[in-house]
Formats: sequence, C-alpha cells, structure tokens
Amino acid sequence: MSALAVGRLDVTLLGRRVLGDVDLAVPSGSWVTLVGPNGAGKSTLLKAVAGAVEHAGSIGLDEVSLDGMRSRERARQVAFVPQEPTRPDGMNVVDYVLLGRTPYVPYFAVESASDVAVVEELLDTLELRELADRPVTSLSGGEFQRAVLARALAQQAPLLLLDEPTSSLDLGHAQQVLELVDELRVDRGLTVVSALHDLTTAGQFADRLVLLVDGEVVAEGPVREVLTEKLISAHYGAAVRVVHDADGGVVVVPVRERTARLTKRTDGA
Ligand SMILES: Nc1ncnc2c1ncn2[C@@H]1O[C@H](COP(=O)(O)OP(=O)(O)OP(=O)(O)O)[C@@H](O)[C@H]1O
Repeated sequence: MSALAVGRLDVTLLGRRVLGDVDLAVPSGSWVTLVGPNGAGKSTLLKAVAGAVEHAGSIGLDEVSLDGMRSRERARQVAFVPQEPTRPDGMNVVDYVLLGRTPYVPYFAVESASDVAVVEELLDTLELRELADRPVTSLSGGEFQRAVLARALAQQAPLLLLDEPTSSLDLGHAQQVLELVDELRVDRGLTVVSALHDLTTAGQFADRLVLLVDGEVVAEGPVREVLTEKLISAHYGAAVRVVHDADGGVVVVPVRERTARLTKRTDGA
C-alpha cells in the first residue's frame, strides 16, 4: 500500500497559473476523487502526479519523491488512464495492453511468460478477448476505454490515476469497471485517485472528494460534506437536489427551475 502526498503543487501553462498551491493527501489503499467544473485543473493535477506536466511543489509516494524517479521506475509506481489517450496506428489490442508491461521488460528483451499471463487475465476481466486481434484504431470509444484501463492495470502499480475512466462507457460497463477498480483496491491495496464528472458516481466510489475550482481546492472531505446543494450551486452554477439514500449514499439530481420556465412560456403565449 502506498500513500500519495502532494504539497504546494503549482502548474503554469502558456503563462497562466492553472494549479495554485494544491495540497493533497491520499491515504494508502483509499480512493480519492477530484470533482469540479470544466477547466478546474483536475486533469492537470493527475498529469502532474503521472509526471506528464511540468510543475513546482512536491509529489511523494510513501515519502519517496516521484519526481526524482526515472520514468521506468515511476511507471512501476504510478499507472495513469488519461482522459484522451492516443490510439497508436497499426497496433492491435493485445500488443497495446502489453505496453503496460514495458517497465518490467529488461532492455533488449521481449515480454516474459508472466507478462503475457498478466495481459491474458486482463483481456478476460475487461471483456477484451474477442477484440484481442483488432487494431485499436478500429474500436468503439467504450471498447478502447476498456483497453486503456487494461493497459494501466497491466502496470501493476500501487497508485492508479483515472481521468474520467467511464466517459465513453455504457451504464453497465461503467459500473463493472469501477467495481473492478474497487475490488483491486480492496484486494491488492491499490491507492486510487480519479477525476469524475458524475457526482453521484463519484460519491459512490470515493472515500473522500476534493472539489477543485480555478486551480484551487475549495472543499475536501467525506462525500456528504462535499456534495452539498450549496457547494454545487456555488461552484457549478447548477440547480441540483442532493438526496441522501437509506444506505448512506448521496444522489445528486439535476433539477429544472420549472416555475421560472412555465411563467416565461405563459407570458409569451
Ligand atoms: N496544454 C495546455 N496549455 C495551456 N492551457 C492548458 C493546457 N492544458 C490545460 N490547460 C488549461 O488549464 C486549465 C485546467 O485544465 P484541465 O484540463 O486540467 O481541467 P479539468 O478540470 O480537467 O477540465 P475538464 O473537466 O473540462 O476536463 C484549463 O483552463 C485549460 O484550458
């Protein structure tokens, strides 16, 4: 199990500060989800932890700086599912998932039988078996998203970063994928940091939520403390009702301001 500690993270892109002084503590084996409106900095934060964007501040895993690591070592520690992964031309699904084993393959060697076994298992788990020989460029959005997750899980890193991992998945596959991640978290002690737009889903799977707005953390804590009508309407400009169900879950329901709409229509008639 590995704990993530981000301290005073600052990112400036094209001369604009998009993350300012962000602190984030993710206990070992827990799941923290970043929420916030478009452009808040969720992806940038995940990319910084993955080592994909220049930043100031510290990023440590079990008190070891990730920034001090070589990329191969970092890839054994951190697996990242980006929001918009590229699809390599001419590569089939099995080879794409095998890329996740690259940090374990010695230089000038090929994948071992155990690397192949890890990939084979993931092809089954993520229902990719029948697509194994298909070029990744030919997959539907949801099929490719499952392949991207398989590639990340093949890395067997203790920290998993997921940027909108279910955006292209239907409801069933979305639940299945998030349940799988949660199972791995419980069984193997994975630490998970994700960014999700669907606030109800975010609340179902995370231990804690972090609300980012304009590159700063404006609220952080257990789901019930962050998913409030007040915070959501203030920072998303959205009209919602927050319902607490009997199991302790939080459901965020968008509502239309019906009275105003009806009045307008009547006026116009
Ligand atoms: N490569 C880049 N160059 C310049 N600005 C960028 C770059 N990448 C992101 N930004 C800007 O940084 C800010 C944060 O973007 P980011 O993608 O992290 O937000 P987000 O919270 O993930 O948004 P979304 O919910 O829309 O995916 C945005 O204003 C965005 O325009």
